[in-house]
Amino acid sequence: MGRLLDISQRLDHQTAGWPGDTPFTYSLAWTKAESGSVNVGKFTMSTHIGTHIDAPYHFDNEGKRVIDLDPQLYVGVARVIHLHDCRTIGIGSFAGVDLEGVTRLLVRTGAWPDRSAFPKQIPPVEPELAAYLAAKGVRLLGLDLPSVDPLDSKELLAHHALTEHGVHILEGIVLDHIDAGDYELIALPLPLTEADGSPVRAVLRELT
Ligand SMILES: Nc1ccccc1C(=O)C[C@H](N)C(=O)O
Ligand SMILES: [Zn+2]
Ligand SMILES: [Zn+2]
Repeated sequence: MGRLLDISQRLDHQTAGWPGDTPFTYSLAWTKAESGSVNVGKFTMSTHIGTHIDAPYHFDNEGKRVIDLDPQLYVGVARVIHLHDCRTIGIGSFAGVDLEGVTRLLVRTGAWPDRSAFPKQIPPVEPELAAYLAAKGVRLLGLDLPSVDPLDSKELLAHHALTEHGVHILEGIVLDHIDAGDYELIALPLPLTEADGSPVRAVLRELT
């Protein structure tokens, strides 16, 4: 068994969330002194902070909730590729990149270098990429960015296009320390019945 490499953001009060959205907070609902036996915590957070998956319900009232998503999508062989200095993530970005047989594609852009602050700008996914990836067999796209669309987008064209083509979305992974290549990805959502998204603990296992 290969080593496990953590590609998750830590969740604490410093985690940079979407401006205006619910930040991550953790506190004790009961201290050990109060309960006489145990510390019992509670946390509040947006479903879209840190390393997380989007369910289609996030941007489509009729869309699937987290519980409806196939766990198999989030466990299995994934290919990490590096795109440097990209303005957008489009079909052209993958010229010369072999995506044949790739089900899970993780893209390292390096475009969110200071994760203690929410980025001002990110390279968005071009909606046309969705059909291209789907034709290659890609079913999960993961990015080291907080969104697949421009940060000020209201239409969320890339979210919709990816979903229409059966490509699921993993956001906010950390790939700074990950070489290009194939790994086993494990990034399971929580069994949230109603939710529009879920935090995940995303790890890569080295394939030996
Ligand atoms: N939390 C938000 C608050 C306002 C507007 C958008 C968001 C998002 O979460 C969008 C992003 N594409 C996301 O899926 O994480
Ligand atoms: Zn999200
Ligand atoms: Zn999203």
